[in-house]
Amino acid sequence: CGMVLTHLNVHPGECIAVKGTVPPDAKSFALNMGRAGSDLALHFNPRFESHGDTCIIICNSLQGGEWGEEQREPDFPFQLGQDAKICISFNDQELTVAVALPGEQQLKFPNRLGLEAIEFFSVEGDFRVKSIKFK
Ligand SMILES: CCCO[C@@H]1O[C@H](CO)[C@@H](O[C@@H]2O[C@H](CO)[C@H](O)[C@H](OCc3cn(Cc4cccc(C#CCN)c4)nn3)[C@H]2O)[C@H](O)[C@H]1NC(C)=O
Repeated sequence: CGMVLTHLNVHPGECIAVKGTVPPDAKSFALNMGRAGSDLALHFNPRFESHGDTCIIICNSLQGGEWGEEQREPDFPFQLGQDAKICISFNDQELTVAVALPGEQQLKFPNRLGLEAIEFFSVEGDFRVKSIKFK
């Protein structure tokens, strides 16, 4: 039900810079990127309190509607009620998510799909997007 961007044609070396705010009562949000909604190279899902998880980032891929193996990252830079700045880039090996606010953290996830361009980008759940820049 959140924002969906398509036909983006983002290539390796470029980045998607998302700025926004985490509501004070946030439970979970997700940034999804790949070829389409059912073909995601990365589902980046910070969980404040959701699915029995507390303050952990879940990363996964979705291929033909099937989830891959989760990568669970306990280093959790997000804070309720705070702004966040997230830059996503990728190459043939991996996707990189750099969280520049709050704190500084980089998270890598394997490019399981062999994605050559990010066409699809969506934001779901408890994250209020203020700006998206393509650099
Ligand atoms: C222990 C045995 C069982 O293991 C569990 O099995 C579950 C089902 O597979 C996994 O959970 C799935 O995990 C997948 C990643 O892998 C996905 O996140 C998927 O969600 C897709 C999805 C996306 N959206 C939209 C959206 C997104 C974010 C915010 C909101 C909101 C809001 C207003 N507060 C809405 N809705 N559903 C989730 O359901 C658990 O992690 C996993 N847990 C462990 C420990 O392993």
